[in-house]
Amino acid sequence: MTGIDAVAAGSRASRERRALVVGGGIAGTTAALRLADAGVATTLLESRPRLGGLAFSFRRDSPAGPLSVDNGQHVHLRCCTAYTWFLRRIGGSGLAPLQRRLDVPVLDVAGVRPRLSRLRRNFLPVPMHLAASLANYRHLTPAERARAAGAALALKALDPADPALDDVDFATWLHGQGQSDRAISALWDLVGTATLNARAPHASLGLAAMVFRTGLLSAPGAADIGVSRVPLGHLHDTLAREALRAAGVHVLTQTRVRAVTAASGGGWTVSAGEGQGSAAEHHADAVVLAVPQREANGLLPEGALPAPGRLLEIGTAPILNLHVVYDRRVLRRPFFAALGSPVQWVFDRTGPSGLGGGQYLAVSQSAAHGEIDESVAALRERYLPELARLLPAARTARVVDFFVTRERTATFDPRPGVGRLRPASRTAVPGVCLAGAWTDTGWPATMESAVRSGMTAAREALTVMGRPYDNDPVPSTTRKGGGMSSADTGGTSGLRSRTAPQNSPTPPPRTAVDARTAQNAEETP
Ligand SMILES: Cc1cc2nc3c(=O)[nH]c(=O)nc-3n(C[C@H](O)[C@H](O)[C@H](O)COP(=O)(O)OP(=O)(O)OC[C@H]3O[C@@H](n4cnc5c(N)ncnc54)[C@H](O)[C@@H]3O)c2cc1C
Repeated sequence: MTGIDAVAAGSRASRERRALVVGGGIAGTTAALRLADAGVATTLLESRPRLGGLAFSFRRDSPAGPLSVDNGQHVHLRCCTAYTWFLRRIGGSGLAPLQRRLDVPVLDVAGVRPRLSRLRRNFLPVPMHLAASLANYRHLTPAERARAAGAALALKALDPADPALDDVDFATWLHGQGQSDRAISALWDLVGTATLNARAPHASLGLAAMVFRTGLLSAPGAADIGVSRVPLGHLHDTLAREALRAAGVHVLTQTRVRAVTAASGGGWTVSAGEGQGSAAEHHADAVVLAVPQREANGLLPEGALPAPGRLLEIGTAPILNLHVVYDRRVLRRPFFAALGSPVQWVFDRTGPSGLGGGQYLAVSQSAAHGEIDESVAALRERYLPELARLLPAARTARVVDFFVTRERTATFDPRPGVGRLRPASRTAVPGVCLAGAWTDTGWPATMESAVRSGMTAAREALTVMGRPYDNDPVPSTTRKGGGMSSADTGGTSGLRSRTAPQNSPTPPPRTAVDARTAQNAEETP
């Protein structure tokens, strides 16, 4: 055989390898891109008419005019190296820029007068990058600030992959480190609830350690916030589709997969849609199931997991978003977090939504178990006065539109013990792999976790198919059978909220005098 023949035979062999990816969220899109990039003929099957899964947009005919609405505010951090790779791979990196440096205004309205403080980093090495900010963080007493610094150092010493940490809740550990209830709510929960989608008493210490170590303590810039300037759907559907098409992936939307069975001649048969005929059947050497855990449980072939049904023990947690369009500008900053109010995080959505005039804010409420099923009227009655309390300019502004988006199963529930339930990508049946933010990536349920899971699943599928595999663009953090390296990650998930367009850094710090003279002498974002 000549060299040319060998190359031709090799490429024939690669064309003969076929993979099916079920689920067109970020995990499935990643897996499909990686498989196609490795020369495998890949088909992606998605039940909905669009790609993007839990991170999507829709159009709303608002009284304020047509709006592009994200189902929930999504941000990523500089340390989300896999999601950054994903953005680059789909041609969207310039569309979701990062802050020049972490800067989060935190407004406390519990007292007589509102108090604004900032969580921001400087350019010093870890942990000094946050020391000055913590020292000036007025929402804690000086003693609480000193104890918070001690707890941060203790957290840095933890190994998030240690299974023992998964049995402990974050609040118990924080109390053990001398943290007051006030410190937990004004500091640890401020970040933790948004990233984990659970408050400290309900969050696994292992996941919390992952978030804080990698996001805040791995590198000075790790927690710099990145946000899309365009609707999520433009990234995760439009651009993702273009990238998949260019890579040669065959994308079938509105195609619900019903069953995965072993094919008689080897490989796997995936039955999709309502039909029983051949049109609804697809054959492949490997299948990546990149669907939520409940669907995966229903689709996995028998014997795939040692304890069938265990996936159903992985709970889910809701996120609620309240969308308010005002007839004028009421918030000067791209975003802020609130204390002493039911409001958690508020984001300026005006730019990405395409709103013509006025200002569009999204109030992002994580771990919203108590409110997720409340009526729009009840939520409106509670939150509009709260926004007016937080933002003086909102008191005289007219509300042009108010609506709510509810994601009841936004993330997996990060409660203690969840680490044991999250499965590895590789199953006991060769050729069927799992992906999804809920699989054992070591990360909370985030876009970063989704991308990492997709990369891992593609690698497993390629290994089964005997295909060479390029190094992952980012090192794996899979714990089961892999050993998580915290060094590589640099990162936690995004806050599950959105910052405003970030092509420019957040506004320069205002002086105390600025703050006091602004807007009726109240401290306001
Ligand atoms: C409101 C909200 C806010 C969030 N905020 C953030 C944030 O700020 N930062 C962050 O990093 N993350 C955030 N997240 C989490 C992030 O969106 C998810 O972790 C991530 O998108 C999950 O991607 P995935 O591909 O693993 O799963 P999914 O997005 O659930 O994708 C699974 C796909 O499988 C499809 N599917 C299911 N069953 C079948 C079937 N039988 N056949 C074919 N297809 C099927 C589904 O339609 C879906 O498209 C947020 C999530 C929500 C809901």
